[in-house]
Amino acid sequence: MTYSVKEIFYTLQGEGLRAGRSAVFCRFAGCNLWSGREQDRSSAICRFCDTDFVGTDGTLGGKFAQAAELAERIAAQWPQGQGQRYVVLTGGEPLLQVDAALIDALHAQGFEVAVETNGSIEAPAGIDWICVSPKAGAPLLQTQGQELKLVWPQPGLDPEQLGQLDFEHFLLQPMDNPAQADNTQACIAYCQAHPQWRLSLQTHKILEIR
Ligand SMILES: C[S@@+](CC[C@H](N)C(=O)[O-])C[C@H]1O[C@@H](n2cnc3c(N)ncnc32)[C@H](O)[C@@H]1O
Ligand SMILES: Nc1nc2[nH]cc(C(=O)O)c2c(=O)[nH]1
Ligand code: SF4
Ligand SMILES: [Mg+2]
Repeated sequence: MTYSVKEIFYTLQGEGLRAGRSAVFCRFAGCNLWSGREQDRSSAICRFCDTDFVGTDGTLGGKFAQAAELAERIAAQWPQGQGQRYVVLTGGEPLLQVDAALIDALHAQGFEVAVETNGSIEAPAGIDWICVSPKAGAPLLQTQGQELKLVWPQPGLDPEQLGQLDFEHFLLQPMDNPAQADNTQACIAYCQAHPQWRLSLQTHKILEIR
């Protein structure tokens, strides 16, 4: 398996239950719900994406022929001599590429492995923290995990129904678009009326870090 990686960077997890935790992000190129080209956005299944995942031209991006080679590049970003190694595999849609060989190689480097996925592809075994962010109009096949993080409001997706699924934590994340201020107020109101749900802010954007 050759892995196509847009970028690798060390930062703080900005979103979700583990916001604030140091992590290496590995962003895979490509997605099954949008080509990533602006001219295709209005006809894509997922139309609100905030991310450039096209190509392999970002920081430390490239093609990696072997899982061990990619895991070594990720491990090289961790501060020397420090534990609590944590990697977040994202994209694009990481589950188009993440396989057992890569998960094993990252575990061998001492990492806890998290994934950010749209849930339309079932996750391989062995991932330590699965964050599913469902997308209206796409199938939801990964219905179990640690966190379900719903970008909201999203016409066609109902938190009442998603709240029945087998996740440990349920979060609403305001959609970042021109209506973000209203979206945030709607998320706050929903969480307060339904305490099963908590608010997830994209804190890296507020902090102006990656
Ligand atoms: C760029 S996606 C990559 C991972 C995967 N494809 C997914 O959608 O979960 C990373 C996270 O950003 C969220 N996201 C993307 N665009 C967003 C936006 N405009 N506002 C808020 N969250 C957004 C996604 O829902 C997902 O939780
Ligand atoms: N700091 C930071 N946190 C994040 N959490 C999820 C991200 C993503 O794009 O998947 C992301 C990201 O791009 N940066
Ligand atoms: S599924 Fe994820 S990566 Fe793909 S277009 Fe939507 S938000 Fe972006
Ligand atoms: Mg992001």
